[in-house]
Amino acid sequence: MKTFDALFSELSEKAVTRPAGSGTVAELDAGVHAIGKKIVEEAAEVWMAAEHEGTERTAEEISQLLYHLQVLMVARGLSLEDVYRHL
Ligand SMILES: N=c1c2ncn([C@@H]3O[C@H](COP(=O)(O)OP(=O)(O)OP(=O)(O)O)[C@@H](O)[C@H]3O)c2ncn1[C@@H]1O[C@H](COP(=O)(O)O)[C@@H](O)[C@H]1O
Repeated sequence: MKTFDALFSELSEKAVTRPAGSGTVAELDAGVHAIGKKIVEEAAEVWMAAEHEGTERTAEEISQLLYHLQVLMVARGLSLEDVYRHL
């Protein structure tokens, strides 16, 4: 099962190697403004799922929110440690 750290390593590598067909590369190219909008959209979907759609849908939406947060971290050059030291 993929972990938060493993996904971040994968996304960081894709940002460098830029494989064809990568949604992450496309999102990075779209820029921080577009990624930010995606985060807000996914956060709303997490909220709605938690209130109305059950455990599995909520978990799925949370995974998507975490993904887009990681893309923003990569876009801004943040490391996991930069975030973890605030936890
Ligand atoms: N975990 C994710 C992940 N979660 C969400 N998403 C993307 O985030 C978007 C959210 O989907 P929605 O259900 O909100 O659908 P949507 O709003 O219609 O999506 P769009 O029209 O905006 O694309 C989709 O485009 C998904 O592709 C993800 N894209 C990729 N990953 C993982 O990231 C890694 C790298 O992926 P690639 O860069 O695509 O190779 C792989 O391990 C993937 O499994």
